[in-house]
Amino acid sequence: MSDVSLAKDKIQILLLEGVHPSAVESFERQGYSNIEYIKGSLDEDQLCEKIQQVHFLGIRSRTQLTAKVLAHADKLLAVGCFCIGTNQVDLHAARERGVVVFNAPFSNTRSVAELVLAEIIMLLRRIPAKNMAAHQGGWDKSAQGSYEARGKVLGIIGYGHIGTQLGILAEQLGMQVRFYDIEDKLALGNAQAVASLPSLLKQADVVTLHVPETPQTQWLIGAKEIATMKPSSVLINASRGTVVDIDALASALKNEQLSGAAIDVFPQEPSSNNEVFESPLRGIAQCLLTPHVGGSTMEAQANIGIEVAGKLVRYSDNGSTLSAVNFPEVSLPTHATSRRLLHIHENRPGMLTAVNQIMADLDINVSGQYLQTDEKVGYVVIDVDIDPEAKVADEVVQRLRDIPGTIRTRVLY
Ligand SMILES: NC(=O)c1ccc[n+]([C@@H]2O[C@H](COP(=O)([O-])OP(=O)(O)OC[C@H]3O[C@@H](n4cnc5c(N)ncnc54)[C@H](O)[C@@H]3O)[C@@H](O)[C@H]2O)c1
Ligand SMILES: O=C(O)[C@H](O)COP(=O)(O)O
Repeated sequence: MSDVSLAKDKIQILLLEGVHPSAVESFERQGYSNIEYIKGSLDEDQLCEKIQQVHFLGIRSRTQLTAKVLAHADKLLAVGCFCIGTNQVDLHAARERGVVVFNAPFSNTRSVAELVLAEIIMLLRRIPAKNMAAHQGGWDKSAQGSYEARGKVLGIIGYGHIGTQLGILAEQLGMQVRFYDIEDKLALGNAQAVASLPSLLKQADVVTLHVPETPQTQWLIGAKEIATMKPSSVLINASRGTVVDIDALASALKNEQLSGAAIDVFPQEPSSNNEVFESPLRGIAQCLLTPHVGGSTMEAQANIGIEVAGKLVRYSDNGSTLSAVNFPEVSLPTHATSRRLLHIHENRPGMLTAVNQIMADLDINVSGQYLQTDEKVGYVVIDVDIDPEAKVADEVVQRLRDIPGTIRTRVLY
């Protein structure tokens, strides 16, 4: 794998899926000018071709960064997911190639919580069905099946950044908040943890999903789980499309086993706004369908642009991997009076000794050293006392590169 120590204008950045222009502005403010901006996503073949020249890649939830794509990414140093989810990236394959992956873990969480809050009220009042009827010339003025949110039980599955915020907002409406999470979580406000998923499903008037896509959350809600929910209850999914069995949900809604649903994410989503959206949920009156826009507000997108571009710039300029999702996290001071060497390697015994032996052999004084490892990868950062104006000797870089198990070496200028 090639080693990179380039001037900023030689560093190629590719931004896909129309990430907010605030990202471009952030890169440019920091001196990065070689930026390609594409509004849509690329398919696997296009990505395999395009990624070969790219040092930093920015994507959102649609771009699938598979092991095959990453195998073509010889120059790639880091990926920024300009969203929360990172399930679209093969994180292990990236790590093994020394590619650091960042995301924006909370910039759009308030937007999702607000949308879900609105959907709770809409569903409990049966507004989707009334809205559809009115558009077709109907006039369904009736209180039948319509309820206030006040006093109802909100069951949150996944009590993380979004689930907790939603819980706080829902309590302001007078809802009783219960949650189920696989981790022990601090209950905020008057929320109460529930010990099992079936128990939460049984007692909730509104069930809302805020879990990541993992093997454990795949098809978490299917026919069996829906059957345990109250017939008057509603289901909301703004997490990932693979969490709910859509066929089972469609049939439950048609059979009035549930009172309604609001779904923002789907097992198959159109790859662009020009593609037709297909789903068994289409046409079901009491089902609110939104095109994966839970986090799509101007505020969230602008903040995500700044946040993720900032993380990529810090990694590029300074080597910091703080808040990386697939990599040992190293937080670093600036290196104004020294040169900085980055060495990414397989985590095996003797690596640090080998690195330090090179410094001793070449009589280079080390002014700072930082090391973090995980079970697979080690990341060592070495600040060396070389005049910041001088070039690091090629011999140092070559010898670091020759250490068996080295994945990548970089010099920061
Ligand atoms: N619709 C959208 O536009 C949109 C926007 C943002 C995030 N999301 C999705 O929402 C998800 C949640 O976001 P977040 O910021 O709250 O994440 P988070 O990581 O802060 O919280 C997720 C919670 O789910 C829990 N969890 C994991 N597996 C579980 C399981 N099997 N059962 C119960 N709980 C489980 C975790 O312990 C954690 O507390 C994201 O992973 C993303 O996929 C969607
Ligand atoms: O993971 C996320 O943050 C959401 O799913 C939003 O993804 P998007 O930026 O592709 O809309």
